Amino acid sequence: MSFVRFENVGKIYKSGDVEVRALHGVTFEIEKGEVCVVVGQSGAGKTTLLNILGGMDVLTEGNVILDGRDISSLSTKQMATYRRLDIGFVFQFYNLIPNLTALENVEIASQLSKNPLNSEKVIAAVGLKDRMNNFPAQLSGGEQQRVAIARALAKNPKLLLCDEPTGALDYETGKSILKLLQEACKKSGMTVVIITHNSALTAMADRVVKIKNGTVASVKLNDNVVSVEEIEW
Ligand SMILES: Nc1ncnc2c1ncn2[C@@H]1O[C@H](COP(=O)(O)OP(=O)(O)OP(=O)(O)O)[C@@H](O)[C@H]1O
Repeated sequence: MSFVRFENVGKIYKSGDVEVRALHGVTFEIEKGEVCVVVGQSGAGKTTLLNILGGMDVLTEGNVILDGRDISSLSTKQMATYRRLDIGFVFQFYNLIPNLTALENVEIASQLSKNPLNSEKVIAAVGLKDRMNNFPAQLSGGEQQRVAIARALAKNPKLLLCDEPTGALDYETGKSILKLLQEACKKSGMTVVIITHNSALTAMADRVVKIKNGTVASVKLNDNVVSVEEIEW
């Protein structure tokens, strides 16, 4: 069975009398150790999909299975544990704690985990050995995103979820962040899901899920995965 499975997933947001159907009939799979890029235009439903997979939102129809466990049937409390132990998040805006150093930001996350990696080693692995005692405000955007990635990786999660991870970065810095994610995936066997509106990024993915109007337009396996340096957009 696949590591991640979406089975006929639907999501309707209700506010008052207004209903928005953000996802419907979404079915796809991701194998362990893959980089999966979920691509689609603004409003297509990418963030909704990622939030459901990360246990930050609940679906209204269907099932989501991660590593043999049906996460769509978890209680609120089980969902909190799932977010804490199983998922690493990387967002567009790094969401670091401003009054903690880079290292402390990583340590605080690893303390939540049952089986964390060594924080200093992970910080070194993202290229910030010499900056680990700096506060976020003393780091560039790209460096802050590296800290955010280190924070997510140090938890040693089952799944790393990234929502437009380069959205706030310039071209070259964005590329170096994607390279880091691709390498982290290949070295550690971590399964990584990246959502983006930038279809050029599909070239770095093992699997590409295209979302259109809340539904899956296509799922493609990439038999010619390109390293990030070779991609241009
Ligand atoms: N909390 C919410 N309440 C009501 N509607 C919502 C909510 N969140 C998202 N939507 C709607 O669901 C649809 C899908 O939104 P979603 O944010 O998942 O798209 P997206 O592909 O991530 O877009 P973007 O790239 O602009 O972030 C949109 O029509 C959006 O307006």
